[in-house]
Amino acid sequence: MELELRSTSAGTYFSRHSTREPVELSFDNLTYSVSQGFRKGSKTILHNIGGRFESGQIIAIMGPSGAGKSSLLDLLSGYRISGVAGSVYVNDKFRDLDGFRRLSCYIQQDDRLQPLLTIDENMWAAADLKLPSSVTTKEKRAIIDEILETLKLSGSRKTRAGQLSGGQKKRLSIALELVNNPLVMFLDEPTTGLDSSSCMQCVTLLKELASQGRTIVCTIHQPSASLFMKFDHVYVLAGGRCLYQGSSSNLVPYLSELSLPCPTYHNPADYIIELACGEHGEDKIDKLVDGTENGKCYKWFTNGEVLKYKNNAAADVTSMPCLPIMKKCGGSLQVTSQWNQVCVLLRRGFIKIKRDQTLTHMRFMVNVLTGMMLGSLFFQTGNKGERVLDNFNLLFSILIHHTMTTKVLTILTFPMEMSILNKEYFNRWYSLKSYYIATNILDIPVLTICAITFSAIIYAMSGQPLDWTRFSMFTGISLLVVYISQSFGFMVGSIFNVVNGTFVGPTMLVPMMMFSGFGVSLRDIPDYMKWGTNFSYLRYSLEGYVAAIYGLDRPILPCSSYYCHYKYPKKFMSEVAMNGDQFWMDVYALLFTLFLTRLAAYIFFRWRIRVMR
Ligand SMILES: Nc1ncnc2c1ncn2[C@@H]1O[C@H](COP(=O)(O)OP(=O)(O)OP(=O)(O)O)[C@@H](O)[C@H]1O
Repeated sequence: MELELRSTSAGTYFSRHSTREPVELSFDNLTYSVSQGFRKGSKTILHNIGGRFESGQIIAIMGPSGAGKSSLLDLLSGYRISGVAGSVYVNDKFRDLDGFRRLSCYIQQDDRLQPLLTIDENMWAAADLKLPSSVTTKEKRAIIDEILETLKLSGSRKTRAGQLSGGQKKRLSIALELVNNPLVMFLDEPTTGLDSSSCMQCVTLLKELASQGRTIVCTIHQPSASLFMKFDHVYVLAGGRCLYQGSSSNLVPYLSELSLPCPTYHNPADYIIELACGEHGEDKIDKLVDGTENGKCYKWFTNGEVLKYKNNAAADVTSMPCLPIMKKCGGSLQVTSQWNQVCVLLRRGFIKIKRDQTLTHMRFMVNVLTGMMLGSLFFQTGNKGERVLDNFNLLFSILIHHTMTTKVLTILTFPMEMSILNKEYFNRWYSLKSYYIATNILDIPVLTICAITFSAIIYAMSGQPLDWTRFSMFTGISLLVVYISQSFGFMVGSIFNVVNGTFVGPTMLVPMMMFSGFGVSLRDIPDYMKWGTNFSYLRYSLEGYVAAIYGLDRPILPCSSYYCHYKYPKKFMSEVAMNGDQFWMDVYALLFTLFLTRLAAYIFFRWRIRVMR
């Protein structure tokens, strides 16, 4: 571990400093374009900008709304990689993205925290995922204590993240990323939503972190004069072009040199934003862009003369050897093993399930109540020869219940996790594979308990044959249906947002129902459409249910009417073209569907994460 823990008579204080080489970030001819849609061409957001961010400094990227601040941060952090042209250098060498990601972190504007976990639990999850296994529990505790102390969060350690104030959430977001001591920190609007005192506290803290050798780059809208002067370096953007880059104290002389003097008693930060908005004329923007050579001029840096020399030297970067930190390290981007990542994610997930009692209880109660309602409606239909068709309807209703409750819930909850996942994955907490494995495992206990409870209630109330073998077959099929429905939920949730997903999910069910053998029997489906039955998991599930209830040579059913058309179970099965002997074939088909859908969901999930970048 490249960190040092020190203690003084004044107590423990934030003193983790790195022995690694500080990072200077520079970029040249950076252009960023996005596609506007099919046949609509592309839009250029950043236009050939250059710049240089020194280590040990806190740097503000400023500009009016829509100037391209967040886009520039996305590019420099490596979060966005498509549509990008130009070069980014780290210590004057071409940036190797994987190497750079190992040194940096990106804290997005919205606080993507686990709301049900306390500060302490959030910090422990981060420490267990981001620190190598060689760091002992005692060392991790010391690191967490030190960070929380420094960020003034120690007093709220047991408070859940969802109940923290805006400022505390912001500090917790920073604290989580400080765990592995990054050399470069990117923060998108860390002061948005904070009052002026919290803004000042936040920027002072970042300045302190920068003074320890880190490079801290953040976007900011329109700082007050005092806040503005806290920044060591300022980079002003307008319409994707650079209007100024240099020290905050040099902004006023720069404006004077361009004959655009900042009025007396005017906040220079406000004045440059007014100029950037074109309030003093559009021609002034071009003048400012020329004045700073669109970010290629280093004259207004505190150490401008030194940099002039460096800038010339950097022209021949390609011939230089890579620095050790920039070499491709290969292997995993995460520092802990996949096993550890899955264990930590499972631990965190189980705490969330335990805390989210409303949802867990609601899921259980929905199964109990629906089971009792359906059971009352179809009371003792299972052992009556005259109500075989009603019983068949009941079996189909059970399938729809399992499918809808599981699929819709997954479609609603899975996309909500995506933004947190995106942040944590980008900051190398865990791999996508670990996350997917943990997510798959996490819901199994609740799903299984709910499905078994529902099956027991409905089976007993609807008077199905009291035979353990049949009940096990019935419950087995129910479990496979809920697991498959969850996979479909993952697939839809990976691709679509909540609104589109809640439309697409149930709509996808229609063809499955069409080919299930319910309504139109498997025999009566036209030949040219029979292929569809091979793809409907509802068909295999319904066949499995019919086999469990009417297969295994079930004897003639009691008949209390004058005539019971289906009192012979075999006759009923032949009528609906379902054969009781093929139960295991149905189980294999469902297992195969489960495997395929889980795999497809994983592929879609990876694709979605890539596309988001
Ligand atoms: N994927 C995209 N498709 C189309 N336009 C985009 C896309 N991403 C960004 N833009 C546009 O690029 C411009 C710059 O966006 P960006 O978010 O970088 O601005 P910003 O300076 O951070 O703004 P704000 O301060 O309001 O957050 C905006 O006009 C935005 O609409």
